[in-house]
Amino acid sequence: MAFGAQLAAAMDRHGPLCVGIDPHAGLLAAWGLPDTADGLRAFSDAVLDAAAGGCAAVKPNAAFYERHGSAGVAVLEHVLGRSRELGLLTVLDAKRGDIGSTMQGYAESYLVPGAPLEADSVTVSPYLGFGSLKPALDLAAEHGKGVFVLALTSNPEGASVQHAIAPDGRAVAAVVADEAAAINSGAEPMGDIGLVVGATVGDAVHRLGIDLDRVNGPLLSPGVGAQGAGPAELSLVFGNAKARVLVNQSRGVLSAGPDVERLRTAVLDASAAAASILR
Ligand SMILES: O=C(O)c1cc(=O)[nH]c(=O)n1[C@@H]1O[C@H](COP(=O)(O)O)[C@@H](O)[C@H]1O
Repeated sequence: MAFGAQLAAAMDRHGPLCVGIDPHAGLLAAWGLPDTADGLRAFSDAVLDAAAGGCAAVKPNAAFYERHGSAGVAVLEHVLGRSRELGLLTVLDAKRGDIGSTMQGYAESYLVPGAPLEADSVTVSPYLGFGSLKPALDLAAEHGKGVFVLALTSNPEGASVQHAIAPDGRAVAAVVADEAAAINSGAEPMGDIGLVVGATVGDAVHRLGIDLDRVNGPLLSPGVGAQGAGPAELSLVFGNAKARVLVNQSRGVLSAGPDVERLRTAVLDASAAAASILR
C-alpha cells in the first residue's frame, strides 16, 4: 500500500497526531538520562512504548541522533526498525535538500526497503528548486514511501524566502504547493507527497493564495504546544483542508516523561485534542 493510503488508514484508526522524538540535551537531563547514545536509546524506547497504538506516526529528528556521531545514528536505525515492528509509521525528520546524484544518495538512504535508515517518509527542503527533489519523489513512488516537502515552516525566519514572489507572480510557497498538488492529483484517499505547514503561520496560507485542499496530500503541522499554537491557530491555518492534517507535537508530549504511563496519557490526550479540532 502506498504511503498516503497507509497514513490515511493510521489517522482514521489512531487520530491525527504524530509524536516528535526529539531527544534534546535538556529533555534527557530532565528525564534523568545521560546525554549519550545510551541515554538516547532509553529516551526513544520510552517514547515508542508510550506512542504505540496511540497515534498515527512518530517523527524522530535526525539532528538529535547525529550529534552523537555513529553511535547516535545506530540508535536512529534502532528507532526506525522498532517503530516498524510496533506498527508506527515513521517520518524521518532530516530536512534534506541537494542536487542530482547527491539528492539521489539521500533518497537511497531513507526510502529504499532494507536500507539501514529506511523510513516510511522523510522531510525534504525544496529551496534548491522543487525539481531538485525528483530523485526522492521517484524513489518514494517506486517503493510506496512518502515525502514531506517544507512549504510554510513554523519559524518566523521562513517567511523571507517562502512568502517571496516568484517571477511568475506566485509566492514561492504556492509554487511548492502547486508542484505537490500536480503529483498527488487524482490519488485516493490521498497522495504520497505531503507538505510541512506550521500551525504558527497565521493567515499566510490564505494571503498567499494557497489552496491546501487541492494539494491532496498529508499536511504535517508542527508548532502546536511548545511553539505556542493551539486549536484556534490550527483552524485558522487549515480551514477546509483539516481532514488531512497530521499534527506534530514533540516537547508538548515529551515533557510528560520519563514515566511511560504518564507519557502514554499525554499522547492520548494530545491525540484526542487534535482529533476534536480537525474532525
Ligand atoms: O519539519 C519539521 O518537522 C518542522 C518544520 C517546521 O516548520 N517547524 C518545526 O518545528 N519542525 C520540527 O518539528 C518539531 C517541533 O518540536 P516542538 O516545538 O517541540 O513540538 C521539531 O523537530 C522541529 O524540527
